[in-house]
Amino acid sequence: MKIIADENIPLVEEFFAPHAEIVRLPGRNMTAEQVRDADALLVRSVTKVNEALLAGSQVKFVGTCTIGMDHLQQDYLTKQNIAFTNAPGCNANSVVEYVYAALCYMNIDWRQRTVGIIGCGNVGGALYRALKAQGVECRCYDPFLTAADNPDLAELDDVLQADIVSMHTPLTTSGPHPSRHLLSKEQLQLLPPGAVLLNAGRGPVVDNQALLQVLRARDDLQVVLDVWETEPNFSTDLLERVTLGSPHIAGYSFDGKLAGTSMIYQAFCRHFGLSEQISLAQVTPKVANNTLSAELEGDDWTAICDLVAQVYDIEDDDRAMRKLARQHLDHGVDLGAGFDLLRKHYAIRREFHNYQVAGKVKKEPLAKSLAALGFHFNK
Ligand SMILES: NC(=O)c1ccc[n+]([C@@H]2O[C@H](COP(=O)([O-])OP(=O)(O)OC[C@H]3O[C@@H](n4cnc5c(N)ncnc54)[C@H](O)[C@@H]3O)[C@@H](O)[C@H]2O)c1
Ligand SMILES: O=C(O)[C@H](O)[C@H](O)COP(=O)(O)O
Repeated sequence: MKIIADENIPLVEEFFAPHAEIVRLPGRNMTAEQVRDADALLVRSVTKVNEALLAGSQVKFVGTCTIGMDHLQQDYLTKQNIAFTNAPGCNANSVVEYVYAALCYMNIDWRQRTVGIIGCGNVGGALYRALKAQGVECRCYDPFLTAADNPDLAELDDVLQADIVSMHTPLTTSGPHPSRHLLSKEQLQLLPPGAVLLNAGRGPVVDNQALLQVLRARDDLQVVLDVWETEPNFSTDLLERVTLGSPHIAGYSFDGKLAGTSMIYQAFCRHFGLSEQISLAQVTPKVANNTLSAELEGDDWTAICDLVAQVYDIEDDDRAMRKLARQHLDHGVDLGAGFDLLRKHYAIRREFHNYQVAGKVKKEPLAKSLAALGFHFNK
């Protein structure tokens, strides 16, 4: 059996080599010629898996080691009887941790604010539950859910009135509620003074031209963008006006990436009737020096954000984006290629649940927040 796999999927050899010959390729430029004689295709979000890529090939299984599936031409795959699967929820924790890191960076204590969540599935739902566990008032917009799924559902316009709005929908262009440009100029203008908007879903869900216009006209908003409408290219003007910008890495925890590979491996084994030879636990390295210390007796907020910053310093990601934008503007460096390189060489980031907080946490509100964020600690 032959597998073609994106070169940026970790541990493909460890998982799949017992079952198949593996050829690694850059995902963004995969061609029909390269995949023609493959039985299975393992991709990330940068490969458009469509008729142009697959017509005439013998591919029978497509696995994307990502949550998002907007890069798969699903109707074509179904028509051709090509099995396909994603890795639902694999990096949901990572995205939630990105949101916390961004709020800490902006000095925003989410426990004192209302939070609007747009798209309440694996990622938005995890954020919602963690915030509710800390007593935060949430409003959620998700037209595919009912009050039985989520008692805090509200209309989009009401959700946009929250102090913090976090976007977690897939990118869709058809169906009853397409999400492309869900936030256009009209909706963006509804954000109240001092609001914070985060998009770590897909770039085109927020109309980036409209956002730029709104940010040119208003200086009372803080925006965090991990995803951009024209990736791998992005508007340097927009980057200049957002508070934090990053190269689509919210889901790039090492744990999330490994979980993605492992979930696709399991689906691959099921599809081809193979028995699994290796498990996620076997290949997940322990974090060396995983004890974190913070001033636990003082202000809760400082303690939480100290711990978050020790694990994930989001400012590094923002700095790298701004450096790339400067190199582009001053020296003509290719933005798209630079964006892809930042992602390819992303540092290893582990999720909060790998860390133990030193000392005893005696204060109840702090304990609640640390538990909600996933840290281990002694009471
Ligand atoms: N930035 C990143 O690194 C990163 C990482 C992971 C996922 N993502 C993106 O986030 C998206 C969401 O991930 P997930 O795991 O929560 O997916 P999910 O499928 O579990 O949940 C998505 C939710 O969005 C809702 N939804 C769909 N269309 C909507 C609309 N028009 N308005 C409001 N809600 C809508 C769905 O009903 C569902 O509940 C993914 O599809 C992916 O594109 C980005
Ligand atoms: O959909 C997802 O899972 C995320 O957006 C994922 O982190 C994308 O990463 P990529 O496939 O582009 O490397």
